[in-house]
Amino acid sequence: MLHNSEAFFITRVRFIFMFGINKLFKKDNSDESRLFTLLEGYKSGVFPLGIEHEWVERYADKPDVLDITLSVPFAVQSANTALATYLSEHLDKRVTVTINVHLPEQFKYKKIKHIVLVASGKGGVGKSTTAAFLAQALVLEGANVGVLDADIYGPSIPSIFGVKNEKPSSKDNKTLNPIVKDAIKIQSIGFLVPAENATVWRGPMASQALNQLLNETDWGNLDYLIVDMPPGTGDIQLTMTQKVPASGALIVTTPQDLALADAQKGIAMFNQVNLPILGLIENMSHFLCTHCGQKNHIFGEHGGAELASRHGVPLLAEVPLNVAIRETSELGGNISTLPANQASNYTACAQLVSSILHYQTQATSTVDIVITDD
Ligand SMILES: Nc1ncnc2c1ncn2[C@@H]1O[C@H](COP(=O)(O)OP(=O)(O)OP(=O)(O)O)[C@@H](O)[C@H]1O
Repeated sequence: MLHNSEAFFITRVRFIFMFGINKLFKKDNSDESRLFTLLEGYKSGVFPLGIEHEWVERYADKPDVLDITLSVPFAVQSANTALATYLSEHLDKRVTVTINVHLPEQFKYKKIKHIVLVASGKGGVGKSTTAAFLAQALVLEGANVGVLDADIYGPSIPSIFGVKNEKPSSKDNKTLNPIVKDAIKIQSIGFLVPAENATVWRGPMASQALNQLLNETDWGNLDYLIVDMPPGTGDIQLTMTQKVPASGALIVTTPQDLALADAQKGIAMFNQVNLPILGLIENMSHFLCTHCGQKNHIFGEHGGAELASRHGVPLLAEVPLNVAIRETSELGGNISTLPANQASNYTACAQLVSSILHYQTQATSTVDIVITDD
């Protein structure tokens, strides 16, 4: 039997519980669920499925600003600004977004999470420049990156990074320390063998050299290892592709018919060995007139887009023919010094490659549950 005062207390607690606490949390809950709904609804090329709940590391809803910190499993650090603007417009409040990048601890090879081959059917289309700038963009997007220059016909990575006079050292006479520039670990056939020796190599020698460089370099932990492949689609490239546990390949082409025809052979080569093609990059796509700003399609128009759609691969970027790109690549510079409208091509490409690899890995690591009769 309860005393009046006890009964009153319980009723009061019940009342507070039913109305008070609910009311207390109602605003927070609805604010939180609105925020999560907005995040989930934020779709873009790099976030095809929106921002997942588990990526939200923390958020603080202060009177004047909403601060959100995300932990995203692919390299998209600079996607924060666009996301903050979107949220701010929908919530009618100032929003800041910080994106931390943490790829899952799934390794494709030793402590390397993804190996990406950069290939071209034809020589001189800007494959090495694209590989180097993509690596730099991935670093700026929050990833740990290495570059392996396997282009035996013209190892230009040391020169593009401005480290061509460096020689890799070894601490134990078994492994080589990569050269580090702009936080990128670099290894090149050009550091070790004079160019005139390497170009006469045949298939097995070339692929063995690639294997050795891959195996015997102390890469440490890497999110992405970008491999600059020799141009072409012959036996050498095929053997190399088969020897490397790559996650996918990128094909660089110019819009010229000849380059496109060779790029098509590259697509066929990777299809033959079942290596996913992450996308096509059309380099020297057009020239923007510095006087009138008009786009001139010097090498032809729509070639990359048509090739991509014919083979069902994404066209990741249309990089213009540009003096700053040439100078940066020839003088050993970094894309952070490029004009913003040029650097953005590589940023977009890096984000897309990283996102595609994430969703590709998720799709392939899904376990199929098969229900059988027995
Ligand atoms: N978008 C661009 N705009 C201007 N110049 C470029 C562009 N891309 C590459 N280049 C220049 O084109 C030349 C060839 O580039 P790169 O060495 O990257 O080509 P490649 O395809 O790797 O050549 P190779 O077949 O010899 O390996 C370099 O001088 C480079 O600076």
